[in-house]
Amino acid sequence: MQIAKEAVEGGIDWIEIGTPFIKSEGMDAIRTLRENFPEHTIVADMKIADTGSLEVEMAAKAGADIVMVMATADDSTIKDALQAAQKYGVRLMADLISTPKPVQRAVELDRIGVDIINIHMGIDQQMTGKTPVDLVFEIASKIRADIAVAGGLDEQTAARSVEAGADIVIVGGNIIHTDNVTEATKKIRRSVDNPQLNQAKKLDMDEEMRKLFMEISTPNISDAMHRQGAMKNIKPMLNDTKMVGPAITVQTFEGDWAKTVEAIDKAKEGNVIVIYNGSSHIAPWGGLATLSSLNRGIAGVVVDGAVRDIEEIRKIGLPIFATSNVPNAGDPKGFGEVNALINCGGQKVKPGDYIIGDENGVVVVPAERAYEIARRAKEVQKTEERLFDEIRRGGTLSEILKLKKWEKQK
Ligand SMILES: O=C([C@H](O)CO)[C@H](O)[C@H](O)COP(=O)(O)O
Repeated sequence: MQIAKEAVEGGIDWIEIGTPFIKSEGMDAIRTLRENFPEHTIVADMKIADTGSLEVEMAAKAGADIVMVMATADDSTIKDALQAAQKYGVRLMADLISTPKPVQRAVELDRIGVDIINIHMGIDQQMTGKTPVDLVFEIASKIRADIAVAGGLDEQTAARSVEAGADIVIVGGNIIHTDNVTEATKKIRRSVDNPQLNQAKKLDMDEEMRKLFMEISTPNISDAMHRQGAMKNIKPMLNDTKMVGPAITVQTFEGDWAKTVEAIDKAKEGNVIVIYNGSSHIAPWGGLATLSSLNRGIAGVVVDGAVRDIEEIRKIGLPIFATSNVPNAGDPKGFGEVNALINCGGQKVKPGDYIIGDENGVVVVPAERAYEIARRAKEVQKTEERLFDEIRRGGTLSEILKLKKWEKQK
């Protein structure tokens, strides 16, 4: 309710009641919003898959103006839902989420008489880099129904959708997961009203992922990975430190620093050198190796083992993480390997995996899931920002989370 009020102040036209909200609170979610926002169009994202007529009737009677059916539902469900929509004076919107042939299905639904086609990439799909925007232009030129678009839209993608032919722009996370909902809404509103003013350069997936990892914390990443990925007993050697980059790995043995130093020359700019050494008493890394790494543009170093020369490391300022610091140096014996699969802080690390370190510690994100995890961790961070805002306004954490209600029932 609070978020809806703030979004109305920011200039939204319609209020969509999302599927998780409807599943949690049932038709009362629609009734309550109808009562509190009598002038606003209410969209009930029922995601109807069957019993089209009954579910449209339920939502319409509770106060919805627009009811959402799955585009993948059988034609018999869609047609029945449409008849109920006409009977109860509401509009039917079909959601193309996960439709195998979205363009073809949009044309079919348009012919059946659905009022609005929603070109939608679901939240899980967005995390893998999928966006609904490219489909808008293609579908807009083929159908007469109104076109809605949804799926991770922000100022830029909302503007691009409008320019591509969208009539309705649905924005969730980039409004509701912000610490200033009114301001976030105003920004989207401005960009929908003046799409030509929002033509910022689109980052490629690698640039976007790096930017996200720089913005989020290792706790955000750990939450997004369901507590997988955090290295054990690895501590930052500097305060206020942040490290992000793909791994170059080094397997070496107690105090042998030959391969660790050779890795500096083999590393590419932006790499994080991740070392398994296995001794907490003899250091395979110190001040000279740190300066040499800084000069090569290396993003940081993680050692499952000891490091030394902490004062020099502090002066140089390169992020270094290790299990301990000691005075003893090892010797360059030459055992081990660069770019092997290693175990560091109890986590498997292969070359190219993303390594993120900050004052909380270090996490490893498998290369093949790095983009997805960066996106999911950003969502974790946004949700926390909203919670911080609600606590600042005076709520307690357990009240805001409705902790009692959501404890596991026996
Ligand atoms: O429909 C939605 C989702 O399936 C949950 O019901 C969202 O409202 C829609 O995706 C918009 O939210 P964002 O993708 O976070 O912008």
